[in-house]
Amino acid sequence: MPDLIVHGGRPLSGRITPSANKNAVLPILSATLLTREPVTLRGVPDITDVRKILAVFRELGSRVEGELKDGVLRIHHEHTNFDPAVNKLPEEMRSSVMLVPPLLARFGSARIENDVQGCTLGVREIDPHVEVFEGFGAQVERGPGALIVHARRPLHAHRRWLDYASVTTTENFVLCAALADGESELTNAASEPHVQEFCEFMRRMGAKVEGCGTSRLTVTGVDELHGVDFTFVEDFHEVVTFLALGAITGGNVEVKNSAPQFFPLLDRSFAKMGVEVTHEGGWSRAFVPNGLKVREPFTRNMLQKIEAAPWPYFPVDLLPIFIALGVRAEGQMMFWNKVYDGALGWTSELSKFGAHAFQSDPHRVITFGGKKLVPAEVDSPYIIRVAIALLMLASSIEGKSTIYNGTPIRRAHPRFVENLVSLGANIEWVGADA
Ligand SMILES: CC(=O)N[C@H]1[C@@H](OP(=O)(O)OP(=O)(O)OC[C@H]2O[C@@H](n3ccc(=O)[nH]c3=O)[C@H](O)[C@@H]2O)O[C@H](CO)[C@@H](O)[C@@H]1O
Ligand SMILES: C=C(OP(=O)(O)O)C(=O)O
Repeated sequence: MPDLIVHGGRPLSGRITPSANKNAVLPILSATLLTREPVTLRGVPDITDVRKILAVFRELGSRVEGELKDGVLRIHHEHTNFDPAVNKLPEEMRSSVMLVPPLLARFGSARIENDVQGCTLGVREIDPHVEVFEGFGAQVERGPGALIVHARRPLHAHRRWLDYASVTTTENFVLCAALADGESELTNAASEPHVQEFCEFMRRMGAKVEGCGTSRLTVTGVDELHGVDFTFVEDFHEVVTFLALGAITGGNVEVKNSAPQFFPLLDRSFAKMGVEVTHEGGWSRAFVPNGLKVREPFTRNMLQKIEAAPWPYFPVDLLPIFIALGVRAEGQMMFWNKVYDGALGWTSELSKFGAHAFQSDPHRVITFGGKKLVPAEVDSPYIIRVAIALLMLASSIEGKSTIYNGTPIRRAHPRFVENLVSLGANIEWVGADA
């Protein structure tokens, strides 16, 4: 696996136009399978998860025209065919499970591969998905290497109250309901910006979806969906990541951002560590006027904290980025991952930089920041934003650091290293497939 070599200590400054949000692009790519008409997508990122889905489309006989380097794809699932005994779906990516509803709608069968875990964040459940498919009338059974799903068409409308506001389960519910026979309703639906972007795409294809962005979705099934020309918006994860990279290196990065309405809690979370963020004229900027410093709470016997949970809480995928800032900011800060039970083990790696981070239980880490840090050789787990957090720290420390196994970054961020180099970073991929 390729590694990243970083010669850190340079302030990163300049302007960046972020790419689209992987977690919007992948359900939308799955949704294209629901129509036989051509779909044009603009701003598609050249990331490994997208390449895997496009490879499956081609294998199934769909036409994919255009180059990922230009970001414009024309996808036509007219002569598409699927046989669960022959065709495998992508592995090592969570979104693979969102190919199930359109395959059921088109062919009456689908697969859930054994490894659809994605980032290694702890247990990532499949049962909520299976229960949704069963609710719409599907049968699910274990086969060799995969769960096999069958259903009569059309799917039956379904009402469900989720245990938990799960992102991909919500998207799967909408994908099933769009062509089902009647009105379906989902309570405790997820409402992340990428879920809203996905719902908007479904509406543009002709799906009747109400309640986007709230915890209750109503979907009235239609007979067919049609083609659409759709442009992705900027990924809020990428906006935050580049702002944080500017802040941690003492630079000044401006990031294009046409959706600042999603940022109030993110801005306050930055402010807890001395980073001021502004949004003006479609651009976001981060300043560190008095150095990175944790703001002390007024409450006694309490630590300043960031609590990650389903939207509209602080987004769990961004926690590692803020842990990196916490390591740099003078003072103590608690980071609370309320979603995953195995997403914080990597923080022990931080001690190689000379940092002090204490994992108090599977869900909480406390950083004792502001210590003198040294360059280091660190291992990244298979977690996209952790590879980035390690890279952020390496970029902020003078000298040569190595991040082994940095490839998870390529699952979500196209041209990431090129973007950093354009901001003044000295960083390169090395090793096999660099
Ligand atoms: C492709 C994609 O969009 N991936 C995102 C999606 O993953 P994904 O949709 O897989 O995440 P979910 O929201 O389903 O699940 C997150 C966690 O909640 C737990 N859970 C889930 C359902 C349930 O009924 N009960 C329960 O306890 C799971 O065990 C899991 O640990 O949302 C996550 C949470 O924002 C993000 O980290 C991922 O980047
Ligand atoms: C955890 C992530 O993705 P996935 O669910 O695809 O592993 C992520 O995007 O940070």
